[in-house]
Amino acid sequence: MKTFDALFAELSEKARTRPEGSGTVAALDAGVHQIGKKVVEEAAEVWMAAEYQSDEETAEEISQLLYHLQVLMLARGLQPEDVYRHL
Ligand SMILES: N=c1c2ncn([C@@H]3O[C@H](COP(=O)(O)OP(=O)(O)OP(=O)(O)O)[C@@H](O)[C@H]3O)c2ncn1[C@@H]1O[C@H](COP(=O)(O)O)[C@@H](O)[C@H]1O
Repeated sequence: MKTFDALFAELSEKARTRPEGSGTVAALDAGVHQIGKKVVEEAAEVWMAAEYQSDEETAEEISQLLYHLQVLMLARGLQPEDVYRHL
């Protein structure tokens, strides 16, 4: 099972090596504005799932929000520790 830190390490490697077909690379190339819109969209989907859908669907939407937040972190050059220190 993948953890937050394991996904972040994987995405960091994708950003570094820029493999063909990577959605992460495409998102990073699209920039902070587009990534931010995706974060907002996924956050709304989390909200809707939590109100009207199953636990499984809600968990899946949360995973997608975490993914897009990590892409935003990469776009801004932030490490997990930069976030953790505020928790
Ligand atoms: N965990 C994720 C992940 N979660 C969400 N997403 C993206 O978020 C989208 C989900 O959003 P929606 O449900 O709104 O689907 P959608 O509206 O059809 O999406 P779009 O049309 O906006 O792309 C997916 O299509 C993916 O593009 C993810 N993309 C990648 N990962 C993981 O990230 C890693 C690297 O992925 P690549 O960079 O693509 O190789 C891999 O381990 C992947 O499993």
